[in-house]
Amino acid sequence: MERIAHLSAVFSFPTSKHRPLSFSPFSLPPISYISEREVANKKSRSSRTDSDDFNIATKTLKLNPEISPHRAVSAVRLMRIEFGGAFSDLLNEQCKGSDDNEMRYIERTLGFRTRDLDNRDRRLVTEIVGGTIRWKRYLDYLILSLFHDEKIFRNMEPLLLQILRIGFYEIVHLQMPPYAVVDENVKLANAALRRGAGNMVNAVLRKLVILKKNQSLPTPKVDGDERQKARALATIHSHPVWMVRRWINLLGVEEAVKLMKWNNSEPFFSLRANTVKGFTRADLSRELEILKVPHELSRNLNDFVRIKTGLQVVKQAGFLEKGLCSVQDESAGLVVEVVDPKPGERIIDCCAAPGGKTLFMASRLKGRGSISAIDINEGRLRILKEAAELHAVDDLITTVHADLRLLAVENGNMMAADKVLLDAPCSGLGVLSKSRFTVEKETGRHGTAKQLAGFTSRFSFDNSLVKPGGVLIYSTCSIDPVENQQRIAAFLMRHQEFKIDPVDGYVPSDFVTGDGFYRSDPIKNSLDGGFAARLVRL
Ligand SMILES: C[S@@+](CC[C@H](N)C(=O)[O-])C[C@H]1O[C@@H](n2cnc3c(N)ncnc32)[C@H](O)[C@@H]1O
Repeated sequence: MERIAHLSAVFSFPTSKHRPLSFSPFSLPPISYISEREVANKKSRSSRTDSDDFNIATKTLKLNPEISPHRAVSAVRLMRIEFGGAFSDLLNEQCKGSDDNEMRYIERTLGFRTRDLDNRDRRLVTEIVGGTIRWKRYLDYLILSLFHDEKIFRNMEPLLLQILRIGFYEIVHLQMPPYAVVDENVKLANAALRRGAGNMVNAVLRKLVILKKNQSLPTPKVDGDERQKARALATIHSHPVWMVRRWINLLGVEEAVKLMKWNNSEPFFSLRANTVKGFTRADLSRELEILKVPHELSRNLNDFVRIKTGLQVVKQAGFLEKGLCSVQDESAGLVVEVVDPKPGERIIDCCAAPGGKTLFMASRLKGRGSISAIDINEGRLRILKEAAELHAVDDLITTVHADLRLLAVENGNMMAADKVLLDAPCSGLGVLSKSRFTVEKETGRHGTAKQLAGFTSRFSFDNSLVKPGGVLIYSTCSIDPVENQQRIAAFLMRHQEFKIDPVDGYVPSDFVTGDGFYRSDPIKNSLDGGFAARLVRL
């Protein structure tokens, strides 16, 4: 701890009035100090238009060949995710690592251009952005412990903080040569911010390297009352405190820790072969062998294979682009098994976009039947429509841009369906190994639970969407009973015209709960968490 105290003295920055004239690595500039270049940029920006910005970005910004492009892209992308609400998975999917728009945004933010990303860079961006989001709470704890003064940490410029998080993540979690990591992040801070920022990054990261080498990284002690213990575990395993407390209550400490470890592990991905295009799982497996992507056949679903690494290789080989397969977790595939679509059936998919389950259900209709894919989000619905064309199932799917709650209440012109899938928007507590940052705040989760309550009750008010004898399937990608079993219980209390149809026989017995629901458990089944109930209308 002595070393840390020493650093805290180093990082108690003088005000700009007392700013030293020259900086050594241990005499650092004030964090709020803005370079002349930035001041000039700010002034001229006030009278510039977007298209001016575009021209400046594309024409006048200089190439900086010394900066590693994957770090530059990762830093700005992390900043966008944290402050702009962009989704890391969507950025990866849609921008394939960096499309023109994103690159322009990155260049404008940094004030220079980097060389183009190659495949290795793209893989590194995915790894660094995903890992930094996953480990953010723990990384911030480490950074803060080196600063000591919380105010400096809290007031740090967003880009500087992302550069530090990246450096900390690379040093603590990736097996990369530490001093190369330090140098690269220093260069980035110098170029994107100012020399003093690079000095600070240099000093902090070097300190971290020494602590790591001496195996003396600070770790919070798990002791005190329940709340304090939960706080410590939340930091060590980098999860929100409210979530840790909830899981300890639900599962006990041991299982809660296992769950957090699962969430922090490199996620598995599953691919579903699109048999509609005559591309079978055997074809997919053969192609993966040629590409040298290690994989295994799913034990739970006929069309699925699992891969741990090599998703980028699969993307580059064009299989996704050609609609020959799609990325879909088995836990989502199993929900479709619970729906059990049959040729000729009419299905309503209530919260359909971006359409993973819609496409799989359509493939099961064998060219006969129909699916109305409803979603409130027009952009996501457009993605669904394009994917349906790509997968050659567009003739079976009609997209409906609507708020389900209103549509259900005013359901005048929709025919009652054989099956209705309500894949409700939820906290996503089952899929944290893949998308952590959506649930950082407890308020978001409570909001969701509340929304769900309204959602299912309003929906069920006009139950004519489900024809008598038809089936309503309620599903979530959450493992929280509040969003699952409790919703079903509340629904059945109000709607005695529905009864539970146990999912035995639809999914392997491993996934069937005592109440007859489908539940996938990240620890037990090594899949994303998920839930589904089959409710038959009498
Ligand atoms: C869990 S996601 C659905 C995932 C989708 N079923 C799949 O498998 O790809 C929930 C969806 O519900 C949609 N949604 C949220 N509120 C809605 C509403 N009031 N009416 C219709 N759709 C809604 C969201 O836009 C989101 O696309």
